[in-house]
Amino acid sequence: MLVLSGKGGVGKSTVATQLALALRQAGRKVGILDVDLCGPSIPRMFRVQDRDVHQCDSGWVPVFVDQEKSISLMSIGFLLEKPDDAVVWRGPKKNALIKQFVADVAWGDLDFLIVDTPPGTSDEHISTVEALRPYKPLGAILVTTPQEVAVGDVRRELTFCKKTGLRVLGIVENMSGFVCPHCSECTNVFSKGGGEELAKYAGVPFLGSVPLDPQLSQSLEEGRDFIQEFPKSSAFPALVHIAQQVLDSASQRSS
Ligand SMILES: Nc1ncnc2c1ncn2[C@@H]1O[C@H](COP(=O)(O)OP(=O)(O)OP(=O)(O)O)[C@@H](O)[C@H]1O
Ligand code: SF4
Repeated sequence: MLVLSGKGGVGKSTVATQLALALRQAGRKVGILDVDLCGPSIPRMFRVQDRDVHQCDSGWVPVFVDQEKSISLMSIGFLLEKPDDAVVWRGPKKNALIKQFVADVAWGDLDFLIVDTPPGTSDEHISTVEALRPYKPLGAILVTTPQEVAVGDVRRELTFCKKTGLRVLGIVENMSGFVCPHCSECTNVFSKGGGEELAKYAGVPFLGSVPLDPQLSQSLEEGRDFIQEFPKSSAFPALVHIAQQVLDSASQRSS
């Protein structure tokens, strides 16, 4: 399953990490492949940026987030000397690495592989879809913020999915309002509803609105398990609902 967005910074990696945590809580084994080669953020969000990957007979061993090995990660961030080193590569080199990431990582027996992509539709996206094709990916989740400009960029992602034959699992509207922790009043910091309108217009499912939630950003900053630790916070129900819809799509496909 791919997580895509037209614009940077709308919360793709956030949705990818929280989806992994919610699927783990539902008893699933999840891998996250970070193909954002120029700005990998997954290792940092799990606070494992200092770990190294090593080779075994069946390829690279991913980094496990927990002792139970229920969330495994692969990212270029683990291969760089310093986590903040920049990757300045041309398309063919990026494509080769993505192919290796899909085929040469000892992922083991996963229920879901979530792929966190860079923004837009670049070489990385095409290589990822090509490399995953033999594994018949479940589809793509498109993340947007409510503003018109971000929603507009998602239209290009929809076209990309159509052209590459990737099923759209649905659209997530992130940073959709701020729920006051004191009086629970929701303030629409940006506009609201753009993601839902686009989903209706495009005839794809709307997976939900995730509000701006300081406990969520703090958990990401500190590498904590938001889904386990903050079930009463404002973003929790939306994130769990998104994971449930992914589980439903997977079980519909296998039945
Ligand atoms: N719903 C939310 N509530 C609070 N903070 C959020 C929320 N969604 C994302 N953030 C914060 O916004 C920042 C950007 O999110 P994130 O890195 O997930 O975006 P991205 O689309 O993956 O960015 P990039 O294009 O750089 O890959 C992060 O610091 C994250 O903690
Ligand atoms: S939303 Fe309610 S509690 Fe929060 S700052 Fe405004 S008035 Fe105060």
